[in-house]
Amino acid sequence: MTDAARTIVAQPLTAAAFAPFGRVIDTAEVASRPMNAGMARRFHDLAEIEVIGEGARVVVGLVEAQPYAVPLWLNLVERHPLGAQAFVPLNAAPFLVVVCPDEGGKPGAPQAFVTAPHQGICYARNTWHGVLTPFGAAQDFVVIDRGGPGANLEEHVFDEPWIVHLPVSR
Ligand SMILES: NC(=O)N[C@@H](O)C(=O)O
Ligand code: NI
Repeated sequence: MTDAARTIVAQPLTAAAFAPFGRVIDTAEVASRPMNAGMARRFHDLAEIEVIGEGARVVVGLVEAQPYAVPLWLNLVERHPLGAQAFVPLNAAPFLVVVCPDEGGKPGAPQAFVTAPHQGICYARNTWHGVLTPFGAAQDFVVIDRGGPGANLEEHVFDEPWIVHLPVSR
């Protein structure tokens, strides 16, 4: 198969397009509700961190991520069978999100998205995804996912890489 057949173009991230794979973490997705006597407003239940298995915990971490070159050569995707995984950027910049449907236990063709500068994402448990992929500059994130014992990482290396381009209009 030629490179052309393995080339995809990332699309702007939308909740609808991402719905089969997880949730978009964005204040635009839910109505806010007042809290602290109106001194703050909360955008509630933007995503759920499902965790399963003995001793499973939901944990919060911080990530300092280096940028990847674009177009991205996607050789590997992974999934977490025991828990969901959310990434929320601490600085307003887009990042690349790549997900794949599951086809009999293996990833199908990737779908790539570019987030809006403030958006985060939550991969549903056991969803094939590329690793966290900032581009253009280093980027810091909050990560919320599963802690605890058990094998929570499954990786798949593609026979041929996929080449992921940013949308032309960027
Ligand atoms: N390993 C880790 O915490 N991150 C990956 O799961 C990822 O999705 O980037
Ligand atoms: Ni992951």
